Amino acid sequence: MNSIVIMGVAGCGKSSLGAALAQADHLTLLEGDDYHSLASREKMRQGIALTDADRDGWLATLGDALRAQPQGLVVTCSALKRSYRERLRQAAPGLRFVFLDIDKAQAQARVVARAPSHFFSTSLVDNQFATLESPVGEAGVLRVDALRPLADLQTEVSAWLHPTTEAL
Ligand SMILES: Nc1ncnc2c1ncn2[C@@H]1O[C@H](COP(=O)(O)OP(=O)(O)OP(=O)(O)O)[C@@H](O)[C@H]1O
Ligand SMILES: O=C(O)[C@H](O)[C@@H](O)[C@H](O)[C@H](O)CO
Repeated sequence: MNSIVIMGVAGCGKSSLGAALAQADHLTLLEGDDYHSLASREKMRQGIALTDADRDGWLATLGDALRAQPQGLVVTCSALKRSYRERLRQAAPGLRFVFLDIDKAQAQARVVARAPSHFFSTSLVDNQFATLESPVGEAGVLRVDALRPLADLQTEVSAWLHPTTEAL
């Protein structure tokens, strides 16, 4: 299969769905947050939003990882702007994206709830939504409702990735 990116704002559930999908479909998971520079992680910890320049090297690294694994990966990556997604598509033609769509209040609630154990500052949720350019309408994008139970989301995405003959 081609690689897939699980995308969306902080707290939408990228890590949770990425892990569930990788386990169910026996795929290798690449957790995008692990590839931010220390400086970028520190900025986010301090409530300073990342810029295009901050994300530049990060996207290059994720692109290299995609190129190195043509057999396919599950990547979690916010991929908030269309230009970021285009860079990843250049690295992996046919790349698909699952967009975990969530509203600001719900994302905020999730980020606040996990704040004690996570580097991401709760003050940055507004900026995530201000930065997000919806991928709906772009090729190879599945939008899902981030509020649905994780098991349902995994089933839906697995079915999208591996359509059965009957479903075609
Ligand atoms: N489908 C879901 N239903 C209910 N809660 C969920 C669901 N998916 C994730 N969560 C919870 O929401 C919080 C954020 O989830 P997760 O860390 O997977 O999001 P994320 O998009 O990877 O976040 P970030 O990129 O900001 O680290 C966690 O506490 C997680 O348990
Ligand atoms: O592009 C970005 O601003 C980042 O990737 C963020 O989205 C976070 O790293 C993530 O969601 C942390 O929780």
